[in-house]
Amino acid sequence: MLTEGKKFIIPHKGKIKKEDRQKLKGHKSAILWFTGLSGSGKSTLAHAVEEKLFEMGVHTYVLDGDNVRRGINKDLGFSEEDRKENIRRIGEISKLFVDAGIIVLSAFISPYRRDREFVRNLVEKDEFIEIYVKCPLEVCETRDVKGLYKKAREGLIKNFTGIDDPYEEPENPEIVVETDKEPLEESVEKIIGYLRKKGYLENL
Ligand SMILES: Nc1ncnc2c1ncn2[C@@H]1O[C@H](COP(=O)(O)OS(=O)(=O)O)[C@@H](OP(=O)(O)O)[C@H]1O
Ligand SMILES: Nc1ncnc2c1ncn2[C@@H]1O[C@H](COP(=O)(O)OP(=O)(O)O)[C@@H](O)[C@H]1O
Repeated sequence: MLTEGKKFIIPHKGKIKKEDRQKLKGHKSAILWFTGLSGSGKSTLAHAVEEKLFEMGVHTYVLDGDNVRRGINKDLGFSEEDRKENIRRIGEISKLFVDAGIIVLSAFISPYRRDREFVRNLVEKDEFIEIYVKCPLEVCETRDVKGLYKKAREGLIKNFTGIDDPYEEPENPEIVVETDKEPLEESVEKIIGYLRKKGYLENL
């Protein structure tokens, strides 16, 4: 059995540690976890923050539906179980990025609180920064970037988050951005400001 084999997996302790990689890069590594409804602005914001960090010399990577759901998670759909497995795998991948010394920006609806908490608990306390990309359903639906809300309303897509599937709002996110109220640049500055204030970028 696959699980039985686990007891014979003995990790090799390499000499180079996460802290060494962070020192080489001149900044800490962490997960910036963007959660929110479809169309709330997760991808737009994650890429805008990445651009800003990149200009500052920070080593970054964006994980989102485009590079995860078409690849490693292409076997998963949108049932509660599949979403849980989607987030679990993304959490584990994000953790590897942190170990590599990178600031990883993970942008997924991640509608269930317990799945987000699972990822939070995979890494050290200050390595998980939850960013609630807050935007009313009506606004997301009006934006309808991919035309999926229309399809969901017509019943062509089932279990669509916000329509006939739940979204559990974060209770204590580190950062909240309100994309229907503030311009993109303001949300970007809020996130960069948080990273500066908390010392993630102190050696740059
Ligand atoms: N049923 C259903 N519910 C929600 N979203 C759906 C669904 N079917 C397809 N899509 C498209 O898939 C994107 C969400 O994928 P995620 O991996 O972020 O979802 S989850 O975290 O596992 O809930 C989401 O992309 P974003 O708009 O970027 O959020 C949608 O375009
Ligand atoms: N302040 C803002 N922040 C982010 N996106 C915004 C903002 N205002 C308007 N938008 C628009 O909202 C849409 C969000 O789409 P997207 O980033 O794909 O959302 P998500 O990844 O959450 O599905 C984009 O068309 C973007 O231009």
